[in-house]
Amino acid sequence: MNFHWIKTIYRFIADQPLPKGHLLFQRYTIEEVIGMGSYGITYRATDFITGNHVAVKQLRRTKSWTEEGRKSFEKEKQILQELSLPEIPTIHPHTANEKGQFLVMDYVAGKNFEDLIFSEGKVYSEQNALAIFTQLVSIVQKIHEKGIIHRDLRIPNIISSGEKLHIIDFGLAFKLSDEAGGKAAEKHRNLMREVSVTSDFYALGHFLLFLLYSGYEPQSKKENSWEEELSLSPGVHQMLRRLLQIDESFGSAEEIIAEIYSMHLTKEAGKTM
Ligand SMILES: Nc1ncnc2c1ncn2[C@@H]1O[C@H](COP(=O)(O)OP(=O)(O)OP(=O)(O)O)[C@@H](O)[C@H]1O
Repeated sequence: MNFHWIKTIYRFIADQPLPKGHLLFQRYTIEEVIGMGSYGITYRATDFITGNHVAVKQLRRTKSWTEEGRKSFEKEKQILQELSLPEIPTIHPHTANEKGQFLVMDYVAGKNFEDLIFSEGKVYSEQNALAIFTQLVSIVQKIHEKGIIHRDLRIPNIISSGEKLHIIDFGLAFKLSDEAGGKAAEKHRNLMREVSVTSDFYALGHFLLFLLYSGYEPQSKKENSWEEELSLSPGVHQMLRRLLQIDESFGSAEEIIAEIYSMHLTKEAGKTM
């Protein structure tokens, strides 16, 4: 057996998830694994003191041996502590024991937009999409006001629980105070990403496109651009061009909300004419 195989097997054993029923910190009973990412293993567990579900993210043991792994986990913890917003899972104080490093947070019950669109076939009208999008932008505004950029605002990371939205997974998030001026390129988890609020706006543009495409039925096999495929109102079309940085980007989340508001006013004025 060569060295590569020995290493692979060793890693596989080291990164084995905690078994169902394991009692963590004498308080949280592991129920099931809900995600195995490159950095962490996420579980749904029950807090026996409150009876509520919690999400427990464990840093993979193989990652805890690297400084980069430990730092990135620590950063995610700090960011969650600093955010403290109703739309972001609250973090619990327990963080490490002999089994490894953990982030214990409130479990957000609900469905993420990837499942809603692709598994449940949910279709959003432009009006619905815009209402959800506005709610999301106002959460992002609060996050940015606290000097944090999420950098991973993808559909699986946005959870809809009833009427409310929640944002999860701050594994790639960045604190603007860590870098003077806020515009930087950071080597993080082996990716070079520009760090500025506009990277979140770009992701928000894609989020909105996913909602708007939910009702799209292709007329031909040929793929066209979103501008050709979707019939959007001029205001939404223009806003998407700015979010996707085809036209000049928005400077702040507040500006995006103002744009949506002015679109709404124009529409209302159109009705009364
Ligand atoms: N607070 C939470 N409440 C409910 N579900 C959660 C919560 N946090 C994470 N999850 C779910 O756990 C799974 C994995 O979570 P997460 O996105 O944080 O890790 P990942 O991206 O898979 O891993 P990594 O960041 O290490 O690559 C996802 O299915 C996500 O929906």
